[in-house]
Parts: sequence; structure tokens; C-alpha cells
Amino acid sequence: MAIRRSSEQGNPPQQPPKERKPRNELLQSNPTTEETNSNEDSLRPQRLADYIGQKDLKAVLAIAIEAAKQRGEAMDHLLLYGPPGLGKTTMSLILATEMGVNCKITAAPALERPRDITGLLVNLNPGDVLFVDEIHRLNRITEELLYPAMEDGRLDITVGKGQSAKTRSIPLPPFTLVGATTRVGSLTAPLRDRFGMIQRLQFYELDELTEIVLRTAQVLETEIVREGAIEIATRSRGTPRIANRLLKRVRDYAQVKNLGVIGAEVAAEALELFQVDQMGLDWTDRLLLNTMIDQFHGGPVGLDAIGAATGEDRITIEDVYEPYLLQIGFLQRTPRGRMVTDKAMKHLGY
Ligand SMILES: Nc1ncnc2c1ncn2[C@@H]1O[C@H](COP(=O)(O)OP(=O)(O)OP(=O)(O)O)[C@@H](O)[C@H]1O
Ligand SMILES: [Mg+2]
Repeated sequence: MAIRRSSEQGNPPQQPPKERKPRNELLQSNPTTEETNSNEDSLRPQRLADYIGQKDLKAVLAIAIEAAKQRGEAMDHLLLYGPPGLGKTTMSLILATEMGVNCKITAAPALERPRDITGLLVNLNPGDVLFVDEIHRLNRITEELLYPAMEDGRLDITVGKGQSAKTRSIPLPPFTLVGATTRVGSLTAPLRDRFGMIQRLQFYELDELTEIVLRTAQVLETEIVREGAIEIATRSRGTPRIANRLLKRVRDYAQVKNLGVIGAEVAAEALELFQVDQMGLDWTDRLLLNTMIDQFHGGPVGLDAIGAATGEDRITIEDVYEPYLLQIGFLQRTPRGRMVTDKAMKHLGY
């Protein structure tokens, strides 16, 4: 996909990041997320105060934002990690809004050639946020271009080839790199060390998810009572993206069946129809667990074997499905592989 660049060029790097209207540019949508589209964008909270949950993260960032604003500087680089759909992209956009700067969004797979990243960096306005999704997937050359950019605010580029090759340094405007990843362990140490803040996003509590469902319902102009929102939140695997998605499915159901305001019963009925059970497990979760039980005696079994037996990709299992199953104590990680717990067996009716 072609990268769209902002038209302004060669901004003087010194002026403080003040008083510009925030403008968010979607340069490249994240290819691994299911629902990254304008639809999702309209549901994103815009300000830190509207961002529900993640109390520790918000406290840390509120200080960092305030301090940077008082000094008229760009905020320090920030690495956000955690399972998909917990609000990393949303937080990055909020940061830019709170700082009064632009947020440019890209993802590591879109930064293939050196000129992809250099083009983005030289076109930043002072103080801008550059959001790089899936940052663990950067290639080596791009990553090495980022080191001096993050640390010293300069770009080292090589001009010419062979013996006549020279390195030129270009000063960059101050900026904040926000990296997001589902696998912090896959980042190289030099890249990780260049982030001033490394923050983990947690799964959301039931009451937080309930608030998120109620808020989204308001945005969607859907009538729902608190009990209905709780029912949806319970089945959302601690994840706002899933909560929003389930709410939309319940809304469809209530609308087509002409059921009016969404209560607990309607929500439960709809989600049973979509095969999301009371713990929020969906068809794939149950396939993974059942396969482990039926074919591997409940484990321990390696991810590759589970992947082969279910047709699911190993990385997807590890990044998307496993974290929640571990969190609710349905899976255990052992040195010899994954094991299904008694709790999961009971839930699945074994
Ligand atoms: N704290 C929150 N309060 C309200 N809504 C939220 C919150 N966090 C996330 N959401 C909603 O959940 C959806 C997914 O969030 P987001 O895209 O930021 O997740 P992500 O962590 O970037 O996911 P991925 O890793 O897949 O890119 C968004 O539509 C957003 O509206
Ligand atoms: Mg995202």
C-alpha cells in the first residue's frame, strides 16, 4: 500500500508543539486486526478522561503528558504492549490529542524500504506522535534507522554506493514514538531500551467493560439497560474490541427480532446464537481446548501440534486466544507445553 505523506516539508525543528489542530492520519491500517476501520474509529474515546479502565497506565501517562507540556517538549517514547483489542491504538490517538499534536499511524509491515521510515520521520511536525503498530516486526535496516532518530533526534542516511558511500546526518524535529506490540519479548534489546516508558495493558474488569458497552451503545444510539450491558461485558474476554463487537451482534438480533431495549435475557439469547458462551469462549476457543483434551489427553502439548491439529496459526493461538485462556485459568503453560486445567474441563462438560 502506498504511504500517504503530509504535504508540509522542512519544518524548523525548534518551535514548541503548541496550538495546532490535531489531525490523525491513517497511513496504513493494521492488517492483523479484524475491525480496524472508520467504524471502529467512531467508537474510540478521544480524551484521557473518557478512556475507561487501565488506571495505572492512565496515571503514568497523565504525568508524562503534563510534564512534557509544561516544558514545551515532545513526550518521551512509549511502548505499549498487551493482547489485541485492549486499546493501544486508541491510547496513542488520545496522547496526540492531549498533547495538541498530530498522530501518524503506521505499522511495521508497511515500513519495508528505508525510505518508508525516513519519509515519515522527516515529514513530522515538532512534537508529533508517530504510532508504529506491530513494532516487533520491523526489519533490521528500518530498526537501525530508528535508533539515532529516537535517541538523538537525527537520521543517519547513507548516500552513494561502495567506496564513495557517505553517511549524512539530518536533524529531525522532536517527536514521540509510540510503539505497540502483542509480543514484547520479540523486540530487540536496543530497540526496547530506547523507550522511556514501557507499559503493559491489562485485561479489563467486568465493571469497566460494562461502562464501555454502555458508552458504545450511546454512540450507536442503541437502547440497553445495565443488566444487558453486564451480560455482554461478561462474555467479552476482558477486551473492549470484543465487547463492542458483541454489542453490535446483540443489537442486530434485537432489531431483527423486534425485541426493543436490550436486557440481560435478549443479550444472552443473542450471544448463545453466536456461540459465545458464558465465559466468553467462542467456537475457536472451544475447538482449541477440545482438541487438546481429545487428541492430546489435555496436554502438555506444544503450540505447533495444537496448530496442526486445529488448522489455526501458531502465532494467532499464542497472541489472540491463549492470553485470555491463561488469565481465566483454563490453560497452563509448562516447560513441556500447554495443559488444559480441571476448571476448563468442568466448564466444557467433561
Ligand atoms: N479504555 C477504553 N475505553 C473505551 N473504549 C475502548 C477502550 N479501549 C479500547 N476501546 C475500544 O476498543 C476498540 C479497540 O481498541 P484499539 O484499536 O485501541 O485496540 P488495540 O490495542 O490497538 O488493538 P490491536 O492490538 O489489535 O491493534 C476501539 O474501538 C475502542 O473504541
Ligand atoms: Mg491497534
